[in-house]
Amino acid sequence: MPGADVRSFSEIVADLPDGGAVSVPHYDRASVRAGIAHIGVGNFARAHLARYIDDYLAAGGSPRWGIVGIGLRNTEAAREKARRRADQDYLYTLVESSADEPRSARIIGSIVDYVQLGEDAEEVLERLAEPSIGIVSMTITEGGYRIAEETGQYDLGDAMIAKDLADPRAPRTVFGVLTEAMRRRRDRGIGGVSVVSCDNLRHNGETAELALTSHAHAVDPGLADWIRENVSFPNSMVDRIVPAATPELVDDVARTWGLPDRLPVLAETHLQWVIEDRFMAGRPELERVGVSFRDDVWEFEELKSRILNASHVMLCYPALLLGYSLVDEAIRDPDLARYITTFLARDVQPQLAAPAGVSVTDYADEVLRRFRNAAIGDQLTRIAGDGAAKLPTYISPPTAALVRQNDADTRRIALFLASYRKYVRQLAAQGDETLAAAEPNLTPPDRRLLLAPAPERALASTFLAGFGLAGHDRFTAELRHAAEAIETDVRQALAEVSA
Ligand SMILES: NC(=O)c1ccc[n+]([C@@H]2O[C@H](COP(=O)([O-])OP(=O)(O)OC[C@H]3O[C@@H](n4cnc5c(N)ncnc54)[C@H](O)[C@@H]3O)[C@@H](O)[C@H]2O)c1
Ligand SMILES: O=P(O)(O)OC[C@@H](O)[C@@H](O)[C@H](O)[C@H](O)CO
Repeated sequence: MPGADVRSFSEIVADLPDGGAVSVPHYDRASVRAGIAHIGVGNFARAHLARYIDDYLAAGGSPRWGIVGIGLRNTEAAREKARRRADQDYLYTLVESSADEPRSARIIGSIVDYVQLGEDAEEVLERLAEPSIGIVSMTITEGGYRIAEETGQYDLGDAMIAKDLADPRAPRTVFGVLTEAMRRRRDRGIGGVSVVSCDNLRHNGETAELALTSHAHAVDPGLADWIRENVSFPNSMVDRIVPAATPELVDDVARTWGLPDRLPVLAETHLQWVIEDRFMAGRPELERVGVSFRDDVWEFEELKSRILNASHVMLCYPALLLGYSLVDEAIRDPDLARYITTFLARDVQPQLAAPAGVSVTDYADEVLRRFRNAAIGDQLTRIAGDGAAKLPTYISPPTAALVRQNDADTRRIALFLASYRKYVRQLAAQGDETLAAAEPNLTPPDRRLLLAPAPERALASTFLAGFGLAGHDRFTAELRHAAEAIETDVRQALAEVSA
């Protein structure tokens, strides 16, 4: 096409004017070296960790704390994404949008390299074993930790893990790869790292530690001991709503800012990271850019998980059944809004102790205001996906606490479970591939229980073990009633439990 821009993305970024509509990295990117290896460079990591490090570098922070991305998914889509990242010299546009301010665009430069698992894991393993790597962070989703809900233990019987254990020098799974990387570090006298989980798990650091030391112990008990002594696992609470990036965002960034970015990402303006200060091999001084280093991370995790994530999950299934596709549209629906505010007021807030200086009510109001942010178009299917992995984290604790009180009102939990079950049944009706893509961690036995005609069979699913509801007579009756009610009229069913 005559006049088409033949410059590379990084050349286009380099030509952007200082003080223009798009802000660009204000640091010498060529001098930045990777000190952080991040496994699972999805939308969230690109809008959260990479944004903080970009701010840190711009604030004059040490160039030794750049990021190398690590991709362990060996699919054609992942390899294509890796090629695009390299084509753009790992730069991309982050668009930040709130409900009431003009949106802004900035180029993030803190990711300086990317290594993708290929035929073997050698390049990834050598990268993780480099002495310059002091932090291995990860966003690998809740299911990536492979903790079995019934036992609370790392699932050594999982087929992929068993394969890694049979050939530990050629691993493919997260904790198999980390085990072999730590073996190389130990054997070469390099020293440990800090493993920083940025996933929405309770005690995410401890969970990562359980997974890694269990895997390592199965390979070599001495290595597990070395990891306990040389690797730290700070717990952290991370918060920023980051929708799945869409082709429309690519068009929008091209149209609005003239940037031919094939990998932009969109996020709300809210940004938070609270983390324990337990780092084994140094850390960037992220307090300079707003990260809180505290000992009471657990209370922040509880607050966020029980209010934000639990409301998200409680909302998404009935909202999808009502035909909504976006969170902001769903939360503006008066019937859904009443059901969520009733859930928060009756089922969550009475059981929740807030961190010092935080009001639970104000926090909940703020979360619902964030849900109403139409500028980010957050997808209900994003929230709904992989329910079998996230229900245990988000809904088990409030449910178990309610069940412990004999006279507690569990009708909203029953409606929620009935909605989740119906959603899974609808996906199953669309075919195995659709269900497997949406529910990658739903095992065949649990799937059979969810698809069984009697709704209460679902309560025997392994991933609902923490609910403590199997064989609970009153809840069984409530679940049967809710399952029938949503077949007739979802709105009426919502009204019944929100009165
Ligand atoms: N998106 C958000 O709003 C948000 C906010 C806070 C925390 N988080 C956390 O971040 C996680 C990822 O969210 P996202 O929005 O980036 O999703 P995403 O789908 O954009 O990215 C997920 C990344 O994890 C990788 N991954 C998934 N399972 C893996 C596995 N088993 N082994 C190795 N890599 C694996 C994928 O390849 C991908 O790079 C969430 O599950 C959550 O725990 C997300
Ligand atoms: O990321 P998930 O899939 O665990 O949960 C879905 C959302 O609740 C979550 O991504 C929130 O948007 C996020 O936790 C906000 O910080």
